[in-house]
Amino acid sequence: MTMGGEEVWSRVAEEEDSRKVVGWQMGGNNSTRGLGVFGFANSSSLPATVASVIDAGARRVVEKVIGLNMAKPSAITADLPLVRSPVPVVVAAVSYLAIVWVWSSHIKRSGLKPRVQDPKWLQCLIIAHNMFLCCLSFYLGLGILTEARRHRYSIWGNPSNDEHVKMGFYIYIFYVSKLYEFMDTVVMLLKRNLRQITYLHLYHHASICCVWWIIAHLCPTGDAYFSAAFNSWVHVAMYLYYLLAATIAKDENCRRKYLFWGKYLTIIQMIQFVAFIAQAVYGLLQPASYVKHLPRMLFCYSISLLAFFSNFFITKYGRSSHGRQPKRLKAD
Ligand SMILES: CC(C)(COP(=O)(O)OP(=O)(O)OC[C@H]1O[C@@H](n2cnc3c(N)ncnc32)[C@H](O)[C@@H]1OP(=O)(O)O)[C@@H](O)C(=O)NCCC(=O)NCCSC(=O)CC(=O)O
Repeated sequence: MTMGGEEVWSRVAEEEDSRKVVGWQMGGNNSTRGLGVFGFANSSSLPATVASVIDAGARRVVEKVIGLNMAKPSAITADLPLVRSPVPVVVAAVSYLAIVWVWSSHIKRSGLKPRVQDPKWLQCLIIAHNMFLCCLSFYLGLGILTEARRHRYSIWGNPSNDEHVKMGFYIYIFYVSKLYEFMDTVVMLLKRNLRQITYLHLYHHASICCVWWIIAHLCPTGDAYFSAAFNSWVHVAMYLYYLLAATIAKDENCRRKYLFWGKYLTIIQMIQFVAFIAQAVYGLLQPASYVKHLPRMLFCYSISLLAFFSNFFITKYGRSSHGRQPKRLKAD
């Protein structure tokens, strides 16, 4: 590879110029902006080349497949870490899938069974993780609704507005929390609970951070408030459930007594996706209300999650299932 990092950036920038895309110029000193997060910008030409290919590819997908205009990033989040470029989030999602695949294959190959009793350090880690996410979700749910009220948002149909800085900040934290939620899978792997690592789980975790990168990058205010607030409140309940599950005894009686409401939690999660679908339909019928073409993506994405969750619900709680778990990775 003979081409230097800066030349590659310049070439991508020229390509972008030719397409009249000026949102993120990668030439000269700006090349460190997206990659500085990893600390390898300008250090070698290969990572820079790979990163430029990922950057250009991800932007092209967002523009051509979803139809969004990447030339207009939000001024609120433009300079915040992990937002300027899609490279960090794409690398994080792909690395996440690769690590989970290698780790779960190792568990399977070694014949390791789920832990009967978690060691103290793991119990503490799980409790701290769930308490942190429960509190963070509460903070975000409350903060987002307070901001929505302050700016007199309607339920749907609020255009993105770069003057709503605090709302943009909350949505940014919400996006970063989606990357932190990879820890859920780490918990499952440490517990060797391969039954929990389903296609639903992997699809959800690897994709949701990319979806929220798009929103944090382009339009972290306006209608984004609705799904962020709804999901935050659902996550308050979900991490309370997991916190309880991690602290009570493992026997069936105890589970039936304290975790019976897991079924209703899954129903609330499905209602959440139905609400997102309804919001997307509203956005499609009122194209000027939020960001053009974004409702189309939200519609397809929410349908896919609703389908996964319906399958999860039927498999786990269906009459004849007797507590069966949804389909897992082949590795286990
Ligand atoms: C009831 C649910 C919330 C959870 O379903 P599960 O099948 O995972 O529930 P379960 O009863 O087996 O969970 C109990 C086990 O989880 C362990 N556990 C504790 N904390 C955890 C954590 N943070 N992440 C993962 N597992 C955890 C407990 O120690 C216990 O282990 P042990 O059994 O060994 O004692 C469900 O509605 C759901 O979300 N199902 C999808 C599964 C999933 O991947 N969810 C998270 C991402 S989806 C999402 O987040 C959607 C959304 O945005 O709304």
